[in-house]
Amino acid sequence: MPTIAYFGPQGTFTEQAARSLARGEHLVPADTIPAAMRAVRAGAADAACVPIENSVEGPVAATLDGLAEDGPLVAVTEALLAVHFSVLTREDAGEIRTVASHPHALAQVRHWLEANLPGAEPVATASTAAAAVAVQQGQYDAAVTAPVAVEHYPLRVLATGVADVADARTRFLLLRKPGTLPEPSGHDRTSVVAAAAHSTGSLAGLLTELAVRGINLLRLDARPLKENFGYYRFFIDFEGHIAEPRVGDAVAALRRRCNNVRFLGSHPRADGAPSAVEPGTGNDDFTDAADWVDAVRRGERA
Ligand SMILES: O=C(O)C(=O)Cc1ccccc1
Repeated sequence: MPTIAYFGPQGTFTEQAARSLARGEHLVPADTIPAAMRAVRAGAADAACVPIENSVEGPVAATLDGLAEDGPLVAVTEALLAVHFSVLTREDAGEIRTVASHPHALAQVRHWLEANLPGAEPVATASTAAAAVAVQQGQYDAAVTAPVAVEHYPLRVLATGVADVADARTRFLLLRKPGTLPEPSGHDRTSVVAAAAHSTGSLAGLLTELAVRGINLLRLDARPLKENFGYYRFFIDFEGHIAEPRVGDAVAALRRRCNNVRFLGSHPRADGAPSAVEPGTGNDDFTDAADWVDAVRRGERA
């Protein structure tokens, strides 16, 4: 049976996202984001479900680095989850001195912790569900978790619906080895990563290739190249699907400017927002113009 490796253990937000994206596949937890990606690269899983960004803390660095390094993986679909947290303790909990969770979760409940558990020390764990396991084992006093975690770990619910930002959301990707791309839907996201040259205007040059084709930018993140201090790779998401003439033309231009561009996927956006198209930059405009140039070359038109 096909499998999806998700960033676990059981009871993470990512498991919830994987359930919403699964089409009958078997879900298998992986302890870390790199481990979920490794499972796909090694052929032990058919797909990996991982978080990519959230509306409060921004990008998930482990996912970005994992997409740029090692064998290529492409996103084939995405899920957007509203994120609010539960705070769990042991039944016999006394004073709460430590509160454990994934760093992105701690960052999203900072004000709540200051107001409700002042003096409790925040401790980072690999995931929200790993924090629940650690509380169960007596390592920490409280865990900030996904609401479903209490169904997996026998802990007491101290609070639910905890969130400093009411409408916080996290976006998750389903990654596969390169293969057949999803069909264009009219509301797609295309993602690439490129290490722009360390020279004046090189990033502006990449972005200009999108701008002159009327392609709307959705996200721009930088991550350090690690082995080269002061050098970065840029993750660029924009509207549209690589199968569209306007987007294919833009991706080819990025490749011309930067031969280390890696394609990270074209897939429907979870929010369903249609691509904006400026006058003169529609797919018909691109194909009509290319047809006209062909006819001119054949000497049939001028
Ligand atoms: O640790 C989890 O449950 C995850 O899936 C990562 C995460 C952490 C905080 C908010 C959303 C996702």
